[in-house]
Amino acid sequence: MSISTKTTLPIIFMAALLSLSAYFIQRNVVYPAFSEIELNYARDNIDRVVRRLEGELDTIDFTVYDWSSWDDTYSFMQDRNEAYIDSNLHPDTFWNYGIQIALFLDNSGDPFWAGIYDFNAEEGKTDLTDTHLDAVLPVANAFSRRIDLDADVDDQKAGGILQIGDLPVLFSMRPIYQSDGTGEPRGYVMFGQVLSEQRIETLSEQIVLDFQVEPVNRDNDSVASGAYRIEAVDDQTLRASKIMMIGGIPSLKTSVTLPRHITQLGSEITVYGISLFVLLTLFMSITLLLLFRVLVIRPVMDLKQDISKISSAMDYSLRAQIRNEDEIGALSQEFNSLLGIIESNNTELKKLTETDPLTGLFNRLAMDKRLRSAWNLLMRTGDPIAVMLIDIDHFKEYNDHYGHPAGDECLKSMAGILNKAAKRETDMVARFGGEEFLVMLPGTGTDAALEIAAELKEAVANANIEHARSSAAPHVSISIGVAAVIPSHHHIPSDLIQAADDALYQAKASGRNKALPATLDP
Ligand SMILES: Nc1nc2c(ncn2[C@@H]2O[C@H](COP(=O)(O)OP(=O)(O)OP(=O)(O)O)[C@@H](O)[C@H]2O)c(=O)[nH]1
Repeated sequence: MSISTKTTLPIIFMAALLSLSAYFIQRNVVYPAFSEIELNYARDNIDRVVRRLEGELDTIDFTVYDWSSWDDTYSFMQDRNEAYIDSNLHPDTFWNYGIQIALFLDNSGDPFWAGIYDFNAEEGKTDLTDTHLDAVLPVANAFSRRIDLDADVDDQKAGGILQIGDLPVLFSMRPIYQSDGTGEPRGYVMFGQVLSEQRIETLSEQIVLDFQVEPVNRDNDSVASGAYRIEAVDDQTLRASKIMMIGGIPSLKTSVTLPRHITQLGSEITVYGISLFVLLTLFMSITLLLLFRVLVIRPVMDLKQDISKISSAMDYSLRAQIRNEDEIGALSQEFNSLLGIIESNNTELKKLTETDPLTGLFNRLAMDKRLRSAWNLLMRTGDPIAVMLIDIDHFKEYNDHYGHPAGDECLKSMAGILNKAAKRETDMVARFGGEEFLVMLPGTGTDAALEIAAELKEAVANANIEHARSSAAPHVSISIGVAAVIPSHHHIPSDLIQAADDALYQAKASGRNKALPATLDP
């Protein structure tokens, strides 16, 4: 498996894992948090409704308290004086208070004075006392009996909801005392406010929240406490309701319909959040993969290509390109250093295989190679090539007389002299055998080669290396066989050497210390 695949798979796996985690976090943490906020929002709103109705009840109770502790009322409950009725118990008075039911009961719970009005009737203010009193009385009686007359005067009250037709009525009642709170109570005063549609609308406007009220249905409603009931109507709306408790009695069901914009927002945030996260993860994964490709894979492949080129060309003078200043650049540099070592080792090795260690001249192997390539080249140009085969005269005697190390020194001196004689760049001097040397002169014919041979002989003589055992000269001397030819398919390079060797043999045989040309058919 390639590095690319090995890294791509984990990155894709991690991206998928991250996306899944984001999905679960959004779904199980973020979205439920929005739902919780929505529930709190619903509870707060329904509480606002209940608080507003409680405030309304407090206002009614305050009015009741005012009237029940008024000395005139106290007197009225004894003498039923008309002046009180004329000046106070007028429909307009109750209209001003926003009260539709006013009921004065005597101590035994019988109606002493009653007024039930419909202020919104089409025909104007309508007195409904005769038709509705019977419906109100039992409730008023029942509540009056709940008032604890032994309690503190301020706490002697009852309140709740009664019904006229379909309409709930919010009411409060208190026993009637003298203004200083002394004396026996003289009956009860009860005021009630009909929670008509108009009234609910007004209250809704005040708290800027539409709400509805309905009597408590003891069969269907949870009436155990002021518990909230919140249910989703659909995706868009939520219905929250709560039973309003008055004096510990479940009295009125209040409800509001709310838009579900919080969970909608949560849902949108969840969708956007997940999408954004998935997109980001995708973008990050692709960026990582691209970066990895650009920073690692491609440079590695480029380096591999360089290495392949160098190894197939077997040219260790080539170098890998340094493309990056990073780890892969360092690796390329290390590889180049290795190539440098291989190259210098190769050069050394080549030198060793082509050089004679004693004289530093080319050896026979190198000479053969160069002679062949010069031969091939000159075959095309038609120029001649000459070789000189050189042998030191009586070298065995020299060795025997002066010793082997002196013989070595003599060979080195000879090599120096021959090197100087080979002036052209294409000339080549090689150690051909023990005390035999070969000089290759491309582009040189027999005459010129013989001139060079004569110069060589003279240079050796001028070196004047003593050789007491030589019969050819008092100093070290050389014999030379010279052969030259224009390379063609009629000969091979070894023919030329053989001809020079024959000429050398002739030189030796005819007294040594001379250069003789060979005869070689063109
Ligand atoms: N010191 C030394 N002597 C060498 C070396 N290589 C060959 N020789 C000697 O060169 C001598 C060659 O002797 P011969 O082949 O008989 O030739 P020669 O004595 O020169 O006689 P002619 O060639 O007939 O004049 C031998 O004694 C070899 O031992 C070398 O590397 N160093």
